[in-house]
Amino acid sequence: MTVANRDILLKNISKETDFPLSFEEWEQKAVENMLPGGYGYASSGAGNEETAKRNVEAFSKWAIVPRMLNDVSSVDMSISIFGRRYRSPFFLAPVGMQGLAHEDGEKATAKAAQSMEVPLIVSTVSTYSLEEIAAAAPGGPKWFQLYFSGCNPALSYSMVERAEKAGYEAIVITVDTVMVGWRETDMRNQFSPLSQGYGTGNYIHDPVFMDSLPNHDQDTIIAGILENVQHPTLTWKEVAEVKKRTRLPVLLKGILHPEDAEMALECGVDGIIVSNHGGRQLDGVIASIDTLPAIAEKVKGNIPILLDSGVRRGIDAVKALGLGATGVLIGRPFLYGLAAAGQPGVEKVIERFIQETEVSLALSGIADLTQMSKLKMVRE
Ligand SMILES: Cc1cc2nc3c(=O)[nH]c(=O)nc-3n(C[C@H](O)[C@H](O)[C@H](O)COP(=O)(O)O)c2cc1C
Ligand SMILES: CCCCCCC(=O)C(=O)O
Repeated sequence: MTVANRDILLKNISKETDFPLSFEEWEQKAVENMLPGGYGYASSGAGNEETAKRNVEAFSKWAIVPRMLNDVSSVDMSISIFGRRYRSPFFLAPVGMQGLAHEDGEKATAKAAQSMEVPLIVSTVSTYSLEEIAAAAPGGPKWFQLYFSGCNPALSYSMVERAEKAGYEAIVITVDTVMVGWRETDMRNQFSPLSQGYGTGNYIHDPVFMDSLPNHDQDTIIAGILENVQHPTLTWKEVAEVKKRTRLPVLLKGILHPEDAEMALECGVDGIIVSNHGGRQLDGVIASIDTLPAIAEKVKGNIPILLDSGVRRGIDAVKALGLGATGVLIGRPFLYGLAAAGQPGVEKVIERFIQETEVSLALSGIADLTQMSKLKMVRE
């Protein structure tokens, strides 16, 4: 859509009775379509859910001071990152075990990401193997998210190698999950995403991971996954080692402190993702959007900064871009689209984000993303 084609957009929207508009409406569809334990796992935050709530509230506390009298008849919201140009600043966040939301899981998400030309970040703990996901959408841009295994580093290095071979274009190391957060909703529901699944009785089927286990009874698989995801001894040493072993750009996901951003630069990483894991890890931490300005000040444009946690609509993305992000990731919004309607649901969620962002940029007086610094951003 171009901004000038708004009437066509509105006509189409009025015909789409089946597709929700707002995050809350998509979430309602997910409630209807997911098992209660699976929905609880996806929607909840850690602890008292302070951070999960703060993520959303913080966006509403930031206000844009827009610019006028700039020609915005055509808005170019493309970004360039690691030598590749993308049509929009949106990425699909790594979300594990998407079989919880839809039988086709990451394969459906990958197809949607490909058709919408949005990069997909595939989780280590995906329902389908990284090769199966790549094969489902061979032309779509894909990055691989790594949970670095403390007990089996060779498994992690082999995943990086496999990702490279399968056509993934960057490695994202998640650094905020040295152990899984304190998740009371799952405890209350007695729910583990690791122990239920479609058909085979488990949500994760990576063949190399499965081969690394001594046997395939349920307890061994669950213990194996947890040992490989949680890594309390993870340090900059492992990050440097991954950097050495791959020719792909390496990003760190879960950076919140400006000094960690500075250390990431010193370590030679190629990008950072400012994230508190959607409030699922350490409760009580700062909202990503609130720490972004200080991080952007340290990074000084040397490497791309992406942001996630609490992005619920296009205007949130505009605020993140206005505060120094190169791009934004969405997590739960696309997962709910997947739960609501599979591949078309994810496509529609992405389309809504792109369209609202385009309109919001135009109304802010921004014709392309190089102009973002013209905006003034104010925190209530
Ligand atoms: C169900 C679920 C599973 C997730 N799995 C992963 C994962 O495997 N790896 C990871 O780095 N982050 C994971 N995340 C965190 C997301 O990548 C992202 O940081 C978060 O969802 C962003 O917040 P939002 O949901 O408010 O958009 C997961 C999030 C959810 C909701
Ligand atoms: C209970 C295992 C959790 C695996 C990690 C997936 C994840 O990152 C999440 O937020 O959940």
